[in-house]
Amino acid sequence: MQSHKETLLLTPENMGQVDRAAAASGLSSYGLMERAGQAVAACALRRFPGALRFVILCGPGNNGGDGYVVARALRAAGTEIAVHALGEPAALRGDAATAFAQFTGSVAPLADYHPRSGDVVVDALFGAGLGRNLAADVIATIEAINESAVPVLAVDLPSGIDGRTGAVRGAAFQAAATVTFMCRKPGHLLLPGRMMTGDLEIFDIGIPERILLAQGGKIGVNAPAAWRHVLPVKTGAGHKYVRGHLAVFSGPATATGAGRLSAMAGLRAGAGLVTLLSPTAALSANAAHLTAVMLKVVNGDGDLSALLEDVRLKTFVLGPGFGDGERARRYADLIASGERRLVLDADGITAFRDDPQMLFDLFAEGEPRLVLTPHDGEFARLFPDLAEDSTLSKIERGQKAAARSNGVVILKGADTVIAAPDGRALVNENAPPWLATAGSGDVLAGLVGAHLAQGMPAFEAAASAVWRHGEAGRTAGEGLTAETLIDALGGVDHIM
Ligand SMILES: NC(=O)C1=CN([C@@H]2O[C@H](COP(=O)(O)OP(=O)(O)OC[C@H]3O[C@@H](n4cnc5c(N)ncnc54)[C@H](OP(=O)(O)O)[C@@H]3O)[C@@H](O)[C@H]2O)[C@@H](O)CC1
Ligand SMILES: Nc1ncnc2c1ncn2[C@@H]1O[C@H](COP(=O)(O)OP(=O)(O)O)[C@@H](O)[C@H]1O
Ligand SMILES: [K+]
Repeated sequence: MQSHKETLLLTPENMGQVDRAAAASGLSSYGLMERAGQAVAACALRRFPGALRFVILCGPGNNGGDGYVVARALRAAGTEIAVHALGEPAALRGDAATAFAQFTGSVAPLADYHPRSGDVVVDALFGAGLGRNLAADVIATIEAINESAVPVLAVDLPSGIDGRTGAVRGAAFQAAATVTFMCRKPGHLLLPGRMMTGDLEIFDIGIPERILLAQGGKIGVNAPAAWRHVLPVKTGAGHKYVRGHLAVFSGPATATGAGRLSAMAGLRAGAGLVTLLSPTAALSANAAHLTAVMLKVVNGDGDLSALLEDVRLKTFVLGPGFGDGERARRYADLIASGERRLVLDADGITAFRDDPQMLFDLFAEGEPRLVLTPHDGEFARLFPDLAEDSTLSKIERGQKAAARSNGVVILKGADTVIAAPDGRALVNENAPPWLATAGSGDVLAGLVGAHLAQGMPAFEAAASAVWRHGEAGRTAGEGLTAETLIDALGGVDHIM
């Protein structure tokens, strides 16, 4: 995965390692805190020129230390300030103690702060070090401020958001804006953290990129830089078989729409040929709606086995509208033993709910050839233990599921995570809320299939499909349908 600090995500644990590596390389850790605090103060002045008073809430660790630097800088800028601390400032240690000593102003207890009109709160209670749920008195303060009209500028993360998971630890500030340092953290992208962060500013406090990359690199933001290098090259000499042949299974006569959406999306997304594999009973319904997508009758294992003799047919989408779990399991088995690649979606995923291991065994060997596209409900059918484990972040759930299945997992939602068996994971951020509409998931399955059919490795095929799906959703605009989403696919290619 190609990473740089714009798309890198560092967990609080990684950030701690970065801290230590920066100190070991001779960087002054107090210097980093000073620059962090100065950046937040500058942001406060720029964003809230009309503030009557800045109220800096300082916690017991280095996030609080940043807060004392902010307070000193805002006072030096001539603004009115008030500082309220959680715990005894005398108990501060290390750089935070230094920042407090340099501040030299008066500090009141956190509980004494009552929001008043004209205030802007600078939240420096907790950042990367929040390790457990907040106490009741802190929760009460946060809730009172959230309920007031006082805007909050958060330092690093809105206090209460777990930087590793994005979870709310009891309560969290609803920030108008957040200033973080060097690169983003999972909690800024994963829900609900993303909703609490407000506008995010990333400030470079001077930690060399090589140190950041050395501690991170496996997880990032889903952006073209992560997969652009393996996008299929479009050449004038391209033959349609060079662009791959994608096969999509149709559902029964009563449920043909979903498979057709996948097939049409696959063609629009650049597969050279797309064939819809339809039972005889659904043939006329499918034929009535298709032109460029080809149709072939597949009524059972015999038909599929015969089809698999065509070595050019390497990629399949199974699941949208499929219905029949027993048949889905047999088809997946035939595709797996034929060394083909499979996008397993919707009913195809549900087909393995009673024996997920059967699916994982089919694709256990070699490079990942399986792409799973579950939403949360489908995920829980294949990975019930991971779904229930509330200590895991969505990224970690995806990573563990990918490792267990030797497949690429697209765990869908507003914060879709794409994960590979080797631990790489990307968090998607470009999906507009109106993408959650009937048939949108079918379109995504077809997109992934098209990218696989064109020869992209499974992880990059999946990640680029999710990104393209999001961009097309934005292009199609509010009120999109699965059909307008497909039409919009072509319009986003030039920016990939
Ligand atoms: N990384 C970098 O390069 C740079 C990082 N910088 C800044 O450092 C911040 C990270 O600092 P940090 O590690 O000291 O953590 P922080 O968020 O202040 O909290 C730790 C304190 O909170 C306490 N505590 C935890 N949970 C609690 C709870 N529920 N309720 C009550 N207490 C709780 C915990 O206590 P303990 O668990 O030890 O008992 C400890 O005292 C980071 O976010 C950024 O702002 C910048 O200066 C620039 C350079
Ligand atoms: N709140 C949201 N914001 C943005 N995208 C979303 C949201 N909720 C769902 N999505 C996306 O919409 C698609 C819905 O897929 P799925 O749940 O399979 O729906 P369907 O069954 O209608 O095809 C997925 O790509 C998912 O990531
Ligand atoms: K904070």
